[in-house]
Amino acid sequence: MAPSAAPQRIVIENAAIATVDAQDTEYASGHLVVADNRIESIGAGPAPEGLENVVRRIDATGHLITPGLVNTHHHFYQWITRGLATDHNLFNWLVALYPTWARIDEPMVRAAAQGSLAMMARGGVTTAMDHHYVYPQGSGDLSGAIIGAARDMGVRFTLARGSMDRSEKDGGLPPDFAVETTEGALAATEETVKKHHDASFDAMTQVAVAPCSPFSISTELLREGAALGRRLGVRMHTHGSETVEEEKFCHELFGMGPTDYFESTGFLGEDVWMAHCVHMNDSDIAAFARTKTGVAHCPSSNARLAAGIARVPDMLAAGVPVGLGVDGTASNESGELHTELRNALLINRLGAHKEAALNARQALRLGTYGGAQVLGRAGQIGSLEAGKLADFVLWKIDGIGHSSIADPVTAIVFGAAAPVTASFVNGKQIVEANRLLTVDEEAIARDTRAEAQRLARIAASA
Ligand SMILES: Nc1nc2[nH]c(O)nc2c(=O)[nH]1
Repeated sequence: MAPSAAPQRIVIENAAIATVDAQDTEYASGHLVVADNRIESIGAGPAPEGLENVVRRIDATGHLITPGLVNTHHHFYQWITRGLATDHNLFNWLVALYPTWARIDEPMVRAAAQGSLAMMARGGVTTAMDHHYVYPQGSGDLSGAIIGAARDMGVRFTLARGSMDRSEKDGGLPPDFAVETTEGALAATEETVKKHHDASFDAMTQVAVAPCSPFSISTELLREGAALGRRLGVRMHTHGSETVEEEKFCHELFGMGPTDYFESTGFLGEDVWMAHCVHMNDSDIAAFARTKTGVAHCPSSNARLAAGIARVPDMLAAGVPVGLGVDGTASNESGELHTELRNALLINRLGAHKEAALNARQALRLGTYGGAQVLGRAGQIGSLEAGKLADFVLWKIDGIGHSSIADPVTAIVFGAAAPVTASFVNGKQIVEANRLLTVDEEAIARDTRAEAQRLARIAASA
């Protein structure tokens, strides 16, 4: 949306503000002025006087304004297979669920995308991503359904067009009927980028090239995927170094660990971000720092699947860009990102750095600016600065859950999940009092339940 000749302004005043800019500038009581889809001004005290075309004024007393949360790893389709294989590690969990996932179709994927997006958006996510890697033959336009769901909800979105081509017959983990051919996956990925990727400053939809994981893709798909992403000028994404089993798999098949394997195929770089990165030694972290490869840290999923604790403090110290991920909701049933700020902080304190691992402001940065960095959008979103896109959240901090905590950032990170009074994406409000304004939440709840039941029936009779 190009700024119009006479911009329409929204003026918000009397809020605590955490900008998450490079200096971590905060205001105890400040203003935010939105002009069309951009932040026009932000600062201490009331908004400048004499502003024209003010269409709305918000008194944000009792609120903290932060940048909108940015989710960097998810698998939306898993919304309709939550609560299954609850006591499994990654490989056993995947083997248990692949046969069901291989039966998804377009209506199921649309409903699951709506459920996943709704759960995140009502909790302050303004930019979402979906790593979708299961494309059963004849299942319809799954990418189109996912992108349509994000567009309808009004959330900024990256589709990571995933793929799998290494099945059991080639030494991989997925069953033979769950994968695509290498050529088919590459062609479909290119088509999706050409059809849907928007490279503009205020893009609402972007597409990344995203082969799934070392044990579900061929070396050719990884190498050609990296080449395709660079030829098309889009980002690349995959899973890496998630578990000890994956590490063993890579050593046995490729004679090296996951990070060296990814580097040997061209799948490290400032245009790549990788989910999990739990089992990284010093040299792996140095390789990520040298190449500026990003990390999607998924603390709840890593705990749910007993994968381990990623070395986030070491990554940050080395200069690795790190964002947060919900991960698919078959391995993180809550489906929320705002609670991942707290979980990232707490889980990392169980790691080697203990109480010095992460503080509240670092956790907020992971969920905002860090996420924008790994999605390649730090110039446009992730911090509240004049000229950036108007993606932000008003967290209510004067209620029972937070009012007795003096510091607003501590309140929303250490405290209970804070209520979202309002959430704006691209200058448009999409959430009011924790309710989505753009879609019917009850209809989504009904549809996702019906599609989960339909999938379970189909899988049981297969
Ligand atoms: N946490 C997850 N890890 C994965 N690896 C892989 O190949 N698929 C998955 C997944 O769905 N979740």
